[in-house]
Order: sequence, then C-alpha cells, then structure tokens
Amino acid sequence: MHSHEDGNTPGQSAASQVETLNPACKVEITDLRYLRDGVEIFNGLNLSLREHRIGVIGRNGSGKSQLARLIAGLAPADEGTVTVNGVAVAKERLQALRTVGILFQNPDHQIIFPTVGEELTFGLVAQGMPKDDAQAKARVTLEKFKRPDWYDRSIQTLSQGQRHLVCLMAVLAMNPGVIVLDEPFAGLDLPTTLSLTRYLDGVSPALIHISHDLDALADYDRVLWVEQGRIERDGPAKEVIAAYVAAMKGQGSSDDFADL
Ligand SMILES: Nc1ncnc2c1ncn2[C@@H]1O[C@H](COP(=O)(O)OP(=O)(O)OP(=O)(O)O)[C@@H](O)[C@H]1O
Repeated sequence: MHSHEDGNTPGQSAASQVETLNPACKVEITDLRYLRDGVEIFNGLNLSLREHRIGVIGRNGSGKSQLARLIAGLAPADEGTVTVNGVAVAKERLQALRTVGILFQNPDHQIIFPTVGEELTFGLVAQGMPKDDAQAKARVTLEKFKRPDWYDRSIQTLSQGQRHLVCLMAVLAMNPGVIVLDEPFAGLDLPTTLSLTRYLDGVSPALIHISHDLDALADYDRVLWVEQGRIERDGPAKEVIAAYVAAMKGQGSSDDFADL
C-alpha cells in the first residue's frame, strides 16, 4: 500500500515522490445529463466505480470518450454530479489535477510544449508545485523511465510511440489516484503497445481504460459496456466482453450502417 503524497513533502526525495502513488478510486456519477452542441449524450446516468482496473467498451459513437472527459473534469455536467475521490472534478480544477489524469488517443492533442522537460514540468506546476521542484521531479521521472537524456529533447524529434510515453510519464509524474485512458494505444505497433500496456498494468493509480482491444481488458476487475449513452452491461470482464462479442458478431453480419 502506497501512502498519499502531494509531491511537495519537505525532506522527501524527488525519487521517492515518483514511487509513492495513490491507488484510491472512488468515482461517483449521479443523475448525469450531458449535452454536446445540443445533442443529448447522457441522460440519467448513474455509476459508482471503486475497482482498481475498470475497462470501458462499446461501439463507435456510444459515448465512451464523452464519459472519459466528464470523469476527468474536462466538461461540466448539464445536470447531476461527477466526483472523483470526493472532488467535483469540473468545478474544483486544481484538486481535480491532483486527483485524476487522462491520456488521449493522440498525444499531439495532449502535448503543448516544444520539449519533453517543459511538458513534464508544466503539469506539475499546474498542480501547484514550485517550478524548481517540478523541474527536479520531471528529471527524476525521466530517469525512472530510463530516458534521462530526454529532458531537453524536442518533441518533434520523437516518434508517435515515444510521444505516448511522454504523455504517460507526464500523467504518472502528477501522481493522480485515477488515470482515464481514452484508447491511448490505438495506432501503435504491437511491441510498443505491449510494452506500454505492460508498464501500465503495474502502475498504482486506478485505471479507467477505454479500448476496442478487448484482450487488453480481459483481466480487469470490471468492464462497462456503453451503448448510446447507457450502460448496456456492467460486471466481471469475462462476462461482459463475451456478451459484447456475441452481440457485435450478430450486428456485424448485417451491412446496415444506419446506427453509426
Ligand atoms: N461536439 C459534438 N456535437 C454533437 N455530438 C457530438 C459531439 N461530440 C460527440 N458527439 C456525439 O456524441 C456521441 C458519443 O461520442 P463519443 O466520442 O463519446 O463516442 P465513443 O464511444 O468514444 O466513440 P469511438 O469509439 O468512435 O471513439 C456520438 O454520437 C457523437 O456523434
């Protein structure tokens, strides 16, 4: 069991700060209604998540990414509440940055700064860490991932897989209790996917992992199947995935794109 830390404890080395991750996960979604540009995505959604490894599956356009954004506090609910570890994530933004991190499918939508060091430092400063401490922690994080020479490296010189690793390092350095993964490895080659997945499997924060790669979620504690903004099925990974595969095979055998 790791202890909680705020990343700024006097006397604690930056190296041990990277190690002390907080595995708490308590996501509560109550009576959620959410519209995007006038389109109703969720209405009356209730969810309570406590597990350490949660998978989210569902067809294209079912609402998975919108759910990820709501849990990360990137969008406010129109009605109802979304809290993560007691934090109203869309309203209490500073606390939310300390509580929940998100990884997107495309690292270029996430990375803002020209160098790796600046990118890692930024998230920590946004959490309230003094700049010197944030830079030190960025360096320690890079050492932990065996990339100490990346601090001054230009993002432009990195491959797509390496940019994913930058985003992963930036999120882990921020030490959130919960990380939301919105198909972060789509489009990566198999060895890169496997090594990033293996790394993620071992991290302490709770994971809420959206994926079309059902094998990646097979050992998870719980899987949610989202369908048109509703939870179609929710339970142990093997059961939910098997039901989903059976239903999708039935639908895929028709050539009707009407519901895309
Ligand atoms: N800005 C928007 N305006 C209107 N509708 C939107 C907007 N953004 C998303 N939607 C709709 O919200 C629904 C859910 O989209 P979302 O991106 O969450 O799906 P998803 O399950 O993540 O799909 P995929 O697996 O393809 O990534 C879709 O029907 C989509 O068309």
